[in-house]
Amino acid sequence: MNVNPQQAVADAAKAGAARDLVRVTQPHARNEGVAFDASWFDAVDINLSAVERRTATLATRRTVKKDWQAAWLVKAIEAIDLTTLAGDDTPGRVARLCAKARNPLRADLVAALGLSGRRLTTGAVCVYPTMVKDAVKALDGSGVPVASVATGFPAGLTPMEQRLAEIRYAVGEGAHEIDIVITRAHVLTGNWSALYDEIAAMREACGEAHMKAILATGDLKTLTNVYRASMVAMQAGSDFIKTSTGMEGVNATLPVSLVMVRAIRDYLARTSCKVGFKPAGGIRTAKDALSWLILMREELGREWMEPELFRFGASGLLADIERQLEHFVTGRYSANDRHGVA
Ligand SMILES: O=C[C@H](O)COP(=O)(O)O
Repeated sequence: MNVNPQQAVADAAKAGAARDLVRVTQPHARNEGVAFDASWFDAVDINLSAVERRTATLATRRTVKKDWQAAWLVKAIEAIDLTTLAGDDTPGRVARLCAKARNPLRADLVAALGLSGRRLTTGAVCVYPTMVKDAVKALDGSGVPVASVATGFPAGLTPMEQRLAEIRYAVGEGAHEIDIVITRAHVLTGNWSALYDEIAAMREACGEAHMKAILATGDLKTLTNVYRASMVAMQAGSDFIKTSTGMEGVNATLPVSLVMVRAIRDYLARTSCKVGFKPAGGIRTAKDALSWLILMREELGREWMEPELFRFGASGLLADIERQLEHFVTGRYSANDRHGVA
């Protein structure tokens, strides 16, 4: 059977796929945190093989068919924190990244997907603190927030006063979101109250800027540690919990993500507070993006597919999504270098 891809998109929209393009998130309160309480996680012991079994079947339990895939990939674009965190970042590179964040898909693809006139941007741009001002300027009027890493990213091994000062600097430069890193040693030595105090102090330094806590899960040794660190980060007031810096030996994985979203679910049950999730590091393909979106939909529900509660931290994902959408529209793949910056 010959399928006209553009017609398929239009048909899918009529058939209801467009529902997946409609934002459903209601504005929700920030996570104010709660008092430290180790009893929320002390008894938790994560069964690695059960987690691996669950994540191995994720993509087979729910398949996202062609027309819907396009809609879901558009959702994925809206969730990307388009990132550059390199030692050779320049204002020019940041400006190019911001231009891509404003218009993440080529105009012909936007038109073919029936999305002309609809606001389509990435979730945010994520940069180092000294690049925040350039990003804020380049994104002026776009509504795309600027996220800054801080607190001695990626290792977090600088004195606490400097880490807090770095947050205040980035906020002062105009950052709307701050991605902090935790002291892994607090987790590895089981010093949960020290971890809580550190994150709570960072949350205070963020002021109105939303805070994402990077747990650097690849450094934390066990999934039980990942669960416990997630719960402490939420108790201390993190608005998002995030897997990785992108610099650890192992970055975002589905098993780690499952444990973190279950912690978010447990925190929600105890506090009625919705905390966001950001897998980051090594997420490069449209297929990966779909797997994570399925995880969010299955474990936390539709609202956690929106940028208010879900982001991908990724420097290279957008290029593959654009390529797959081009294939969807034209039936052909383009060379990767046609999708430059992202
Ligand atoms: O927070 C974002 C990560 O650093 C991005 O990692 P990536 O370059 O592997 O996509």
